[in-house]
Amino acid sequence: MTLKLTNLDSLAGQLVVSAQAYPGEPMRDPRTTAQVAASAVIGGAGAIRVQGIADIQFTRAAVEVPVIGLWKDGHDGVFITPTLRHALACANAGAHIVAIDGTRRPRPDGLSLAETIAGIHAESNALVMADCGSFDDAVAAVEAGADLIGTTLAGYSGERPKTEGPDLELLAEIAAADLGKPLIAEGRIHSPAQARAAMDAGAFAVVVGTAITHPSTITGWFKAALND
Ligand SMILES: CC(=O)N[C@H](C=O)[C@@H](O)[C@H](O)[C@H](O)COP(=O)(O)O
Repeated sequence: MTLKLTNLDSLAGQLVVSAQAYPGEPMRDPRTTAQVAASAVIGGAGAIRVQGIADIQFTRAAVEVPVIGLWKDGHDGVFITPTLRHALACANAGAHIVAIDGTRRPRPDGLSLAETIAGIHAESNALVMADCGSFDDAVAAVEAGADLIGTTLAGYSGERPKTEGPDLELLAEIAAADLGKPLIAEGRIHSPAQARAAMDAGAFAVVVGTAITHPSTITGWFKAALND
């Protein structure tokens, strides 16, 4: 069993890099994910976030920093590590932290968020990051026992508008409420300035995915600028 990550303080102020390729994409290969993750660590990433059981296993073998693991099943509704079964599979694959859907929506296995988190804590050493979509989600997730709160689903769960960059307003609102758990800024952080702004809004750490690890999207940004 993976050793428990006992001190989250080491993540304070860190850049977490999310390395994910989507179904059918050329980089959808756990070896590639692990190589991208190791490259991000060389650049200073303090933790890595990856999707899929094999990606978690390969990445754990490739980096020394904490690994946040998730399992996406589907692409709408509750799809980020939707059930306790998915979460325990991520933990068993070696994730130090398991990221799960942390919204107040019904879960496919009928368990509550609190029951899901309790099950992960009881049956693994993993900590739980609740991927939230709103302030009310964040409050409920802390009450349900989450170890970390992420703004991952802001703009994707129907409760918040999909802001152009990070949802700084939501971040500031959650930070001001001082819920007692580390607040992770995640979602649409596309530049170093936006990462800084997320920290300044009160985040404990910042996750950047697409802007560092998704070349086809980044290429599209440059291409669009040339075509404007
Ligand atoms: C909503 C959803 O499915 N988010 C996923 C969660 O793991 C990933 O697709 C994102 O890439 C990740 O959250 C990082 O965000 P961004 O790529 O915007 O930096």
